[in-house]
Amino acid sequence: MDGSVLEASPLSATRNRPLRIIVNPTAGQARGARLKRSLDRLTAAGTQWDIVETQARGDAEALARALAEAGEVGAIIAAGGDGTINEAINGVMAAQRHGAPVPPFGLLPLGTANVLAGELGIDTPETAAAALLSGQTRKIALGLCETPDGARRYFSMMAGVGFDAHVVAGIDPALKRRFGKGAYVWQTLKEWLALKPARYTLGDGRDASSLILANGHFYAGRFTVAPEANLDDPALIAARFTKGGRLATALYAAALPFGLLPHLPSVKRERITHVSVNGPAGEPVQADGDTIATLPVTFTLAPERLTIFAAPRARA
Ligand SMILES: Nc1ncnc2c1ncn2[C@@H]1O[C@H](COP(=O)(O)OP(=O)(O)OP(=O)(O)O)[C@@H](O)[C@H]1O
Repeated sequence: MDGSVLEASPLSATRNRPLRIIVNPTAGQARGARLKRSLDRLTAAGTQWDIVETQARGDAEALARALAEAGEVGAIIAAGGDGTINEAINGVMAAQRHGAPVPPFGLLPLGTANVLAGELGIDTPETAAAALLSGQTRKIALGLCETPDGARRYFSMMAGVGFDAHVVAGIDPALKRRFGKGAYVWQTLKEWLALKPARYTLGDGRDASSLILANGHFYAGRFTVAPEANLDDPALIAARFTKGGRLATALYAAALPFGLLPHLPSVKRERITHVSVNGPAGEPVQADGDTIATLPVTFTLAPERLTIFAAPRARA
């Protein structure tokens, strides 16, 4: 297990090969200005880059996979929110799984929550560009969500079943673009008012009113559900919410901003590498802030790691 490794610079490999930046032109707010701030840094450092824009959902994955398989670029960079970054990671990992010697992956955060960027310490345009220029990479663990029909989605930060998956499934993209994080607050309130308590069964027979699988420790911005979760750790932290209903859900929502959620007695956390989850058919599953599947699913620690540009100060 290579722990928290920061590796020697692969950026030398990019000197003659450009960074290919996959941009979601609809992500987040103030995306143009944020992207320009990063690109200006790269240009000033003499780094070659070029941009390809997504046209629709799913494009980032297809583009990242094609780039990784073609092997002509020095690095694949996703510029967008966590959804676009998740798609690009899935594209890169699909290529890696099929044997392609994929270049390192990087990100420029342009989204609403930018949870992975926060976890990597690169949530400003300048720190994100500095991470690319530093050339240091880290091999991070990933979670994997699989369905009985063989579909598989990797996730870098978190996945969820239950209340948070409903919030993600219900959110209006136009509202998110206009009001940013406020759209999540609004959707949480709507889901809470419409709450129909459900129970989800885990493979070992235990159940939960909601379940969150954390790979990194940040959740929904800079909140925390599993403080011990760590991208270097070859495990996921499963947070099982044992109580349901409006009262318990209100308590969970109120505890989150104060950092108290992980410490509530009805929130049970454990380190796992595998868990299957069943529940009412058609129930949504979210990963990295987008709906990726419906129940039943199995979550595992992915056998592969992702090589990703990391902040120099992550050498802790
Ligand atoms: N050109 C596009 N047009 C419409 N949707 C797109 C496009 N490119 C990507 N998407 C989709 O938009 C969704 C949201 O994008 P993204 O995650 O990048 O930004 P965000 O939602 O503002 O940020 P965050 O996920 O951090 O909250 C993703 O599911 C992605 O697949």
